Amino acid sequence: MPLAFRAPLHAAIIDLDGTLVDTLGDFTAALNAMLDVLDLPAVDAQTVGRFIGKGSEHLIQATLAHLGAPASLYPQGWDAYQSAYRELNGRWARVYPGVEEGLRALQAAGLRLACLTNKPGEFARALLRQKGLAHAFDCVFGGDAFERKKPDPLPLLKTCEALSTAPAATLVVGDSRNDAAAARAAHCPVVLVTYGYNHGEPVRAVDADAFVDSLAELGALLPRR
Ligand SMILES: O=C(O)COP(=O)(O)O
Ligand SMILES: [Mg+2]
Repeated sequence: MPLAFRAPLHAAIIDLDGTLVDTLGDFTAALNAMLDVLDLPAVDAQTVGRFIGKGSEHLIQATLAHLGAPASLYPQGWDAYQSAYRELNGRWARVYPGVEEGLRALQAAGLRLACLTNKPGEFARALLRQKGLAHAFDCVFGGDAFERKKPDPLPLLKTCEALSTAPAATLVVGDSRNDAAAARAAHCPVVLVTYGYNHGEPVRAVDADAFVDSLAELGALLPRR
C-alpha cells in the first residue's frame, strides 16, 4: 500500500551510518585506537552504538564522559580519532542488505538522491566510494558541511536547496530520532529503518511516517510512475 505523502516525491535524502552502512565496527576501532593513545581502557561496540548519530565531536565527548575521563583530553582525542578513522574507514563496515535494491527503486521512481550524514564529509565520501554506493547520489553532505547538524532542520533544508526540491516532496530516510526530528522540523516526510543505532533505544517509539526492515521495502511504499 503506497504511503499517503502530502505531495508527490521528487527526491530522497538518506542518512549514512546505521541506514546505508553498518559502521559500528569502524567507530569502535577508531575510538579504541584513540583511547589507547590517551592511555584509557577500551569500550565495547554496544556502548559505542549508543553514541553514534550526532557526529564525531559528540562521539568522542560521550566516550570520554562514559569512562569518567577529563574533558580536557578532547583535543588530543580528536586528533588521534581523526587519524585512526581516516586510516581504517570502511575496514569493519558493511553495506546493509537491501540497500542497492532500495536505491535502485527510488531512482526508478524518478527520485534524485542525496546522502546527508553527521559524519565528516571527507569520511562519508570515501566510504560511499569504497562501498560502491557513491554513484547513486547527486550530492553528499557531511556533518561539517553546514553551520548546524541534524536534528537541526538546517542540513535538510540546505540539501533540498541543492537538489532543487521542496521539503514536502523530499523523503528523509534514516535510522534515528535525530533524523526524524530534523525531518519533522523541516516538514519532510520520514521513513526510519528498524536495524540502525537510534542511540540504543527502540526505533519504533520514534515519531515517523513509516518504518522498514530493509531499504528494499521502500519501492513498495512509493507511488508507481
Ligand atoms: O554520528 C555520526 O558520525 C554519523 O551519523 P549519521 O550518519 O547517522 O548521521
Ligand atoms: Mg544514522
